[in-house]
Amino acid sequence: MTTNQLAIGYDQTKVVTNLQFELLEGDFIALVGANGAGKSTLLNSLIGILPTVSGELSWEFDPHHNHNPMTYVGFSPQSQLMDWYTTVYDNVMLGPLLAGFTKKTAQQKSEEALKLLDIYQLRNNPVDHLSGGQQQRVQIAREIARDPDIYLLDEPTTGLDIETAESLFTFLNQKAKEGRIVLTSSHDLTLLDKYSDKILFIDEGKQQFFGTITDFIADSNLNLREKYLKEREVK
Ligand SMILES: Nc1ncnc2c1ncn2[C@@H]1O[C@H](COP(=O)(O)OP(=O)(O)OP(=O)(O)O)[C@@H](O)[C@H]1O
Repeated sequence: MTTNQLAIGYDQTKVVTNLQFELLEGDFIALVGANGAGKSTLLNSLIGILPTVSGELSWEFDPHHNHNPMTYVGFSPQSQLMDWYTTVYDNVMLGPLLAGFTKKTAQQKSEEALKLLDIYQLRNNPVDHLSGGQQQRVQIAREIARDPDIYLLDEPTTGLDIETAESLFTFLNQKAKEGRIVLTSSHDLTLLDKYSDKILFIDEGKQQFFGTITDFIADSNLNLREKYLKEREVK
């Protein structure tokens, strides 16, 4: 996926301009910015929920890839989108079933995802009886069970305990190493610093940086958190 002078927002109100970045196989990109910077707006625009305002956004898929297009992208928005009248297990199964996997494969992928997010023991519970953090896990598990090529995750670690957040990011890091693409927003810079390799930093209505985390912090000895705070002060 590439963007060229992309601007995103609502109707004609631009929230972020100057977006110039790409998503390549193997990328694990941290989407970073303060509250209200436009991270959710960007993810919603990339997936097509929101129309873009101006500039270019283009996706390129391997034409020889014979997957159902539903498998390409696993998207977990910030607010929970789920089938409220069924169980944890049925919600997670929806991901791989809609992606076109057979029932047997879908069951296997769902069980793996339920275990990764540590909610296997809750599989028979109705989702509307769960806490917000548990619902967040169900939603991420559903997208992981879909086995997508691209993971677009909006604040996936909100509501997760540190152990589950570490397991999730270790898993995503491994997927990126296998050639998948991960773009995730989070306010947990320590976790992003540890697992992601590129940063897309948006602030003050603009893309401020896109590149490797190593390059981002190169001109100082500051860690990602310090460097991010320093950049914000300068603006
Ligand atoms: N539906 C909407 N209509 C108009 N403006 C909106 C809408 N949703 C969000 N905004 C505005 O767009 C801007 C970016 O919001 P967005 O939710 O993308 O930020 P964010 O970086 O994801 O923030 P956070 O870290 O708090 O989740 C904010 O100024 C917000 O008020």
